[in-house]
Formats: sequence, structure tokens, C-alpha cells
Amino acid sequence: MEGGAVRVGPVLEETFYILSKKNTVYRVKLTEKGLSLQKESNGNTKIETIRINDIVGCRCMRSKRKTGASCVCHPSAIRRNGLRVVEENSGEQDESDISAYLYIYAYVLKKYKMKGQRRERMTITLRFRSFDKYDDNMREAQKWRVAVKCLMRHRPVPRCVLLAGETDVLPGLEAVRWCPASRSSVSEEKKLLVLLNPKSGPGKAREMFQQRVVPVLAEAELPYDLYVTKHANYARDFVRTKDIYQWRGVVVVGGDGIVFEVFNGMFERPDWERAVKEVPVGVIPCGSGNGLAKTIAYAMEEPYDQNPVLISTLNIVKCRSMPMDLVRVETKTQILFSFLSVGWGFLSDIDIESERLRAIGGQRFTIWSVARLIGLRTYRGKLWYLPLEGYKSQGGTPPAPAFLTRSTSHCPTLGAKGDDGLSDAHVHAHAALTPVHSSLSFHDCITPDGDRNGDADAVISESLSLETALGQDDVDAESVSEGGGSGQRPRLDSYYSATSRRSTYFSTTGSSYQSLVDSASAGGSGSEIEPRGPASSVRMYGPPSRLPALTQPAPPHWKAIDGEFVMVHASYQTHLGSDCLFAPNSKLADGIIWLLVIRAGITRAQLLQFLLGLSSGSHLTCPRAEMIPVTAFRLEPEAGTGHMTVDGELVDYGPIQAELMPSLANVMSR
Ligand SMILES: Nc1ncnc2c1ncn2[C@@H]1O[C@H](COP(=O)(O)OP(=O)(O)OP(=O)(O)O)[C@@H](O)[C@H]1O
Repeated sequence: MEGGAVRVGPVLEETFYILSKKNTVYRVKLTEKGLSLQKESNGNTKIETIRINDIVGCRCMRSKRKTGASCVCHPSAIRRNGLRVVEENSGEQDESDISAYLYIYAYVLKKYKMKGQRRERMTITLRFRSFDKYDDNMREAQKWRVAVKCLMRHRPVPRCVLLAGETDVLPGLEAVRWCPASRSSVSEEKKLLVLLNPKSGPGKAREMFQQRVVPVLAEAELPYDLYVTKHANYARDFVRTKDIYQWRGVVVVGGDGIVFEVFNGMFERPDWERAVKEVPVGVIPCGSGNGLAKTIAYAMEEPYDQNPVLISTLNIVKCRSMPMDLVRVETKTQILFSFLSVGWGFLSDIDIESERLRAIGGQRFTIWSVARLIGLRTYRGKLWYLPLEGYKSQGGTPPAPAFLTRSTSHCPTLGAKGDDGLSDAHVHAHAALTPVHSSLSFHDCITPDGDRNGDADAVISESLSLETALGQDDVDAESVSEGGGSGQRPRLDSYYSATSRRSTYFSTTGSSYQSLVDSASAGGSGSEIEPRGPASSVRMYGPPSRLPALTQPAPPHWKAIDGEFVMVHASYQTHLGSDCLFAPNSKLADGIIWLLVIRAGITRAQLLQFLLGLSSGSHLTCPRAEMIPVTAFRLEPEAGTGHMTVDGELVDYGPIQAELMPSLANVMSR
């Protein structure tokens, strides 16, 4: 590719020193795998690599001018003020400091004996001051920044980054010029569309987004347009009516109900084929179920339960997507596109009837499970299904769940849905949003680092600061020469300043980054979306069905079960909720509907065993629960009342049929 260069060895490398530790040298290499930090101290060598996939972004900054307030006589206050940084042209820069700072933000996987794995934020700060002119130092910083950004996106690093003195624009990436003349970051990429349901789950989606998601989007320099939904079907009609191609993807902040609206809004567009192909859907779990968010994290083998919002945010900032099956569902009155489940009986009853307890959050499912267990119901009807070719029923015992040991879910409760991921949310006063909202400044949204349990023996704990020496004022010449600096070169070697926890002073709280959104560019303010009236009928497009109409008999080669059921529940995702590993063998695009059938005759004790096993997937060992992989099915309840759900949403009680549409949608992933 023009301007590109495929590298086998390091893209960039540099030797650094630690000011506070005279005999410590860092050899830093940027490779296609990541940022390798080799620490050499008193004859010992340790290497730690921050994987390129764990890096979410990097930005160039400049020292902030000290204010009168910085003259506080307390030494730590002086140090803290001394480390503040701002955007280079913010007007607040300290012209007397010729250093350029590169901040690299990563979320690395840490293992703890007791707590298991979790992702933790790490900041690496490179301070470039080898040259005696600010522009030259900034050019060096920008060179590293461009290289990191290219590697993050799996794009070739432009040759100009490797050859000093040239200037260029990244091919196909953000137009990030690192030449002195034009070094400001200009993103020419599309923004994200964020649709946030303030009423989802316990109603904390706004705060959650503001506190947990916006900071990571800012680190990734991902601008967004935020729309807060005003009523049911707002998200659906928004996606149906707007020019959605102006956005790089739709991020849903809410529960599975809003995800359902977004997918169905896409299929209500005449250009649905382009929409589902070009606009991936991401989800930040703020609802009461959050089945899709958990399924995606599970597929990525990410430690979701420790921090559902962070893990899901990291799935959207990489701007990658993967295919996902959808299911076309037909009832007597409507056609729907489902991403999660179709249910009849026990689980659907719990889902719908527990709505009245919504105020208590995920616990509603537990309480209603007990109620339904006591007042156990059965339903008469007929089930037809088209078994997956090659699958042989194992006499009621399904294939052993392949991923049971990977589940980190805890489900002390009975519910099919549980964790809302909001338990440790803090409410910020500034979180109130207007319906059409812009990305906030970086300065506004970063929260201070929490206490982190870094490994004291690691090359880096949670943050690291780098500087390049000037060879004048505060440079420790001895440390430079001890560490291998030649002293004969046109510029001095770089060195790290600290690896201690104190370097969190370099964290982003003092930074300022503007990423403003022009709300007018969103193709309208979004406020003109009116609630759908009861008589409203919108045409559904999407791929046509290959099944006979519901009024026609089911195909003769389909299998049939005529009888009395406790439940029939189909899913195409591993998780129906964050604590419900319903179909452990499922994959996002495996072409399979996992149909779970429990017929009448199951005892309450067996059903209890089934419910208790849902969090780990061991419910499939329940002798009365039969999991059948199929590609299509039809249900026909006998007259009476009951609940039928599609993705947790109530649909007309009556005949329903579903067929798998392989890899029809795209979801955002790491
Ligand atoms: N502003 C709003 N006021 C009231 N209802 C809304 C609003 N915006 C969206 N809705 C409706 O709320 C329903 C539920 O939303 P959502 O899925 O986000 O949360 P949830 O039901 O708590 O989570 P889950 O679906 O995972 O159980 C959606 O189906 C949507 O139609």
C-alpha cells in the first residue's frame, strides 16, 4: 500500500531511563504485537508487553501552564500541578516547557488469585524532550502516536513515520498529520450513533454512559452523537427513518428491548440489506437482562461479570464487527427479526409477569420464578421443528456444554435474568443530557483512578511515565550515561520518569480534549419522532421466508410433538441474560436455533434443579429438559391464554414460526 510498510521487527524503538531509579533502563519497542517494555535493573531483565489489542487510544499533549494555585507549598501539590497537561493549542500550554507528551491508554487483563481475571486501565506516558525545540519533540511524539494508531487498526504504518523529517497522512485512517505545520488530530472517520434508553433496567443508563463509557470513548478519540429515547419504539423509528450511513455503527445503551428495536428498525427500511451490512450494532448493558452483551463478551472470552460496562465498551471502541445470526419470526399479525429468543410458557411467563416488579431490578425474575414454580402451569399445543442436519437426539440428554468451565457467572438466584451491572454506579451531578447530545470534552468526563491492585513485581503496575531528556536543567546526566546514553548524538536518549503509582498524576484528569458533535448533522434533531399509535402499521422488509405460510400445514418432513408443555424456549445466543447460560454450545453465527423443550410431567424438584442450573449451563443435565438444535420451528398453542415472547417482548398468543437467517446482522466486537 502506498506510504505503507509491512514490518517484521519493531516499528519504533527507544531506550528510556527512570529518573528516580538510577540503575534502571527501559528498552521500549513498538511492534505489531504491542508495546514491549524491557526493564533492566541491577542485572535483572523483565519484559512486559502491552498487547496492541488492549490499547484503546493515544494522544499527544503539552504541559499546562502553572497557575497561581500551583504555588501551594505542599510538595505533592507542586508535583501534581507540575505534571498537568493540556492540548497543545489550548491556550493554557506552558511555553517554557519544550516537552511533548504521548499518552497511551490500555485496558490490560490482570489475574487475581481470589477475584479471577479483570481488565484494568493502564496509562503510559511518554514525555519527549530530547530536542531543544518543542516542534521537534512533538514530531517525535506524533510519530509514535501514528504508529500506535495504525497498529491498533491493523493498518500498515506509513513509511513517513519511520523516516524522520517527512510528513504524510495515514492511508485510509484518520488524517493525523504529525508534521509540525499541521499536527492537530483531525478525525475524518464517521461518528458513532448512541441510542440511550433512560428507562432501561433500574434507570441508570445516563449516569452509566457518562461515567463509564464516555471516558473510554474519549481515550479512543471516538466522537459520537447521543440520542436519548423518549418513548417505546423511538429507537426503532429513529433507525428506520434517519440516514444511518452517516454513522459508523449504532451503540445501544440499554437492555435487549432496545437492541430488538434497532434491528427491527433496520428491517423496516427498504434498504435493509445495506443497513444491516454496513451499520454494525453494539450494546452497553444497562437493562435488566442484557443477554446480547453477555453473549458477545462470552464469545470473546472476556471477564464480563467483573465489569460489564467496561468490557462492552471495549467491544465497541475497536470499531470491528462480526457476523451474527438472526431469526425471522412470523405470527398471525406480524413479522419480526429476532436476535435472542422465542419463548412460550414458563420462562416467558416469568419475563412478562414480573414486569410489575420492574422497580426492584433483576431480582424480579427470582421472585417470579418462585411464584411460577409454586403455581406451575402447563400448556397444550403442537410443536414442529426442522432438526439440524446430522444431529441425532441423545435421548433427552443434550451434548455436554463445551464452555461450562469458562462461565464466571454467579447465579445464587433462580432467575433467568439477573445482573444489571449497575450496582456500583455513582451518580454525577453533571450527567443530565439533552436529547441530542454531543461528545463531552475529555477534561469533563474522566474520573480519577480508583485504587488498583497492581503487581509490585511487574514491569509496570497501572501507569508509567516517559520523558526524553534535554540535557539541561533537571536532567540527571549520571543516570543517562549509566543507562547507556552516548552523549555524542544530536539529541539525547529518552527516559522514563517513573513507574510508581504516583505516576497516576499523569492520568487524564488534567487533560482537555474537545470532540464536539454537530447535532444538526444527525439528519434532524430526532425530536420529531412521534410515538407509534395503536393503528400504526409499518411495512417490514428483510429477507423473504422459505417456510410455508402459517395458515398452511407444516412441511411433512418436519418432526412434530403434540402434547402438553411446561415450556418451549428457543435461543440463538449463549446467554438469555447476564446470569443465564441458556445454550452453552451456541455461537454467534453457527446457523443454529437451540430449542429447549420441557414437557408436562416434570416435577417441581426437577424444575428447580433446571432453574438453578441456568447460571452455569448445567440445566441441560436435567432429565426432562431436551435441547434440540434446529433451523426452523413452528408452535401452535391450543386455545387459551398464555404468553409468547420474542426477545423478551410480548407478541400475540397464537401460532408462531421461526427460521434461521445465517449471519444476517453484524455486531461490534474487539
Ligand atoms: N423513554 C422511554 N420511556 C419509556 N419506555 C421506553 C423509553 N425508551 C425505550 N423504551 C422502551 O423500554 C423497553 C425496555 O427497554 P430496555 O430493553 O432498554 O430495558 P429493559 O427492559 O430493562 O432490559 P431488558 O430488555 O434487557 O430486560 C423497550 O422495549 C422500549 O420500547
